[in-house]
Amino acid sequence: MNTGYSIIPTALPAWLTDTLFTHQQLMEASKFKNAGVGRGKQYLKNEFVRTDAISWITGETKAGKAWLSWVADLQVYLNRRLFLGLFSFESHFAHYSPGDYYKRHYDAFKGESNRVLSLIVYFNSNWLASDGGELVLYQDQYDQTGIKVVPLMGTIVAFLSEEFPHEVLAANRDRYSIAGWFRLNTSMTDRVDPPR
Ligand SMILES: O=C(O)CCC(=O)C(=O)O
Ligand SMILES: [Fe+2]
Repeated sequence: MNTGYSIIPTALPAWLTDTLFTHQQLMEASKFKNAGVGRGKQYLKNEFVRTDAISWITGETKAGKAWLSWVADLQVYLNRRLFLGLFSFESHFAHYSPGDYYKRHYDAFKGESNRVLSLIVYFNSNWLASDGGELVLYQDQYDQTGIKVVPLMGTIVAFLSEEFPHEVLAANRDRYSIAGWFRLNTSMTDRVDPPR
């Protein structure tokens, strides 16, 4: 990752991809049922910036545990190989309904947050170019072209949170993912976390 980012198709182990995908689908189905009307998910307040619905992963479920355990191994590996000093991790499932988006943003601002590395995985089969919904990763604040990432099942994207502005383009179909962030030790900074 000497470029500061990494995009790896079908990189998440298949069993873990299956476990997480199934879990997210069951969660969506049960929420839909319980909510009756509406999508019954946690909404983010700033609809101007993002419109997806999220659910934080706590590790209370089997799928959540499996994910956090895989991430913990990755964290050890990244710290050994890249000396990133990653200390903790937070993540959520995200569901972008057709038309949902997340406008261009940074996951962290220099000196204002302890989020260092963003990690995203996708759970969408047979994604077509016409489905839209790409992640666009920009090289820096001036880049207007970016690199488009198709949110295909098992693809992993990682990038330095303070370095790469990015956005999620609106899709024509449901788009499922997990987004997470490795953090530095909080005791090293008393800054307020970025808004969720
Ligand atoms: O789902 C994606 O491709 C990116 C999501 C994102 O940028 C975020 O949740 O901060
Ligand atoms: Fe982001």
